[in-house]
Amino acid sequence: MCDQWKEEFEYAVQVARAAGAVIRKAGECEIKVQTKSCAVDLVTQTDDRVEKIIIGSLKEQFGEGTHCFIGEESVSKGKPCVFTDKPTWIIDPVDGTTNFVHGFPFVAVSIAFAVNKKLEFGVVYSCIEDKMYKARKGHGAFCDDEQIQVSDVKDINKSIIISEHGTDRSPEKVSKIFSTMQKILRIPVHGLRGSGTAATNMCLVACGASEAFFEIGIHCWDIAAGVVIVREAGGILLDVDGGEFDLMSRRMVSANNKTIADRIIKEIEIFEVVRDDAEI
Ligand SMILES: Nc1ncnc2c1ncn2[C@@H]1O[C@H](CO)[C@@H](O)[C@H]1OP(=O)(O)O
Ligand SMILES: [Mg+2]
Repeated sequence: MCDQWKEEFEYAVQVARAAGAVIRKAGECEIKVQTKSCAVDLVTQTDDRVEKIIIGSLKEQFGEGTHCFIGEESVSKGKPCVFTDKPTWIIDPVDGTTNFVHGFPFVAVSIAFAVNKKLEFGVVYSCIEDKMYKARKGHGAFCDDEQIQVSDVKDINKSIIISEHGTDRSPEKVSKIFSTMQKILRIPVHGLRGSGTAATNMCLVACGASEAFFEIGIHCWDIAAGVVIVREAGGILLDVDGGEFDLMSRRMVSANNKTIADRIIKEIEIFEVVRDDAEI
């Protein structure tokens, strides 16, 4: 029982590594950029191609009938984002597409697996840095086979906090995001950071480089794998209002401990987003 999903986990690590190699190679050639929901929501042929490679390999290995798939590009093409009790793979083929387009060297492949809506494992391959982060429920979190754990800092004044500003540039949202960032800076914290990929940001919390990462607007595929990695590294997940974390809500605070999370949550100005599993 304790080795349940081990085979799926090890296969996911292999698939993520192979997908990362495709992304690295594609980054050496000319990248054709298109837009999705707005002028700054970028997508490339590589996002699409890598998602097809990942889902194709997983279907071939584990069968199409029993496993479900939620992939960023499939959903953006209209596939419903339904999270059921069935074994479900949650995939972001290229997390940090804007970074990829610009050659900004943080791009990750994110693959998570859930059963009965509970996340069982997560794999984040930061493919330009060539760092493989992985965690399986109850088995600890690892970066390149070395066990990782969150920072033990409890004093917010000694923390580095990560957030991102997302792709929605409506004045109301931008001002709430930056007002939150100003308030956090003024606590004061040691610094505010953002790598441009939510998956990598979560791994930075998991390995103790940052105390917390929060964001409103991220999608389930950006963070699902990172959630398991943060939890297995000893960290916690909460909603931005301090309530229970909900993978489909597009709201998340990940932190090394509750003291840091609660302090950040005090400053977050919440704005409305449409849930990932909302019926369209
Ligand atoms: N509307 C949105 N708001 C906030 N973050 C988003 C977003 N859409 C995607 N992201 C993700 O958040 C991080 C940057 O803010 C990236 O991980 C990016 O994923 P992507 O590169 O796969 O689109
Ligand atoms: Mg993403």
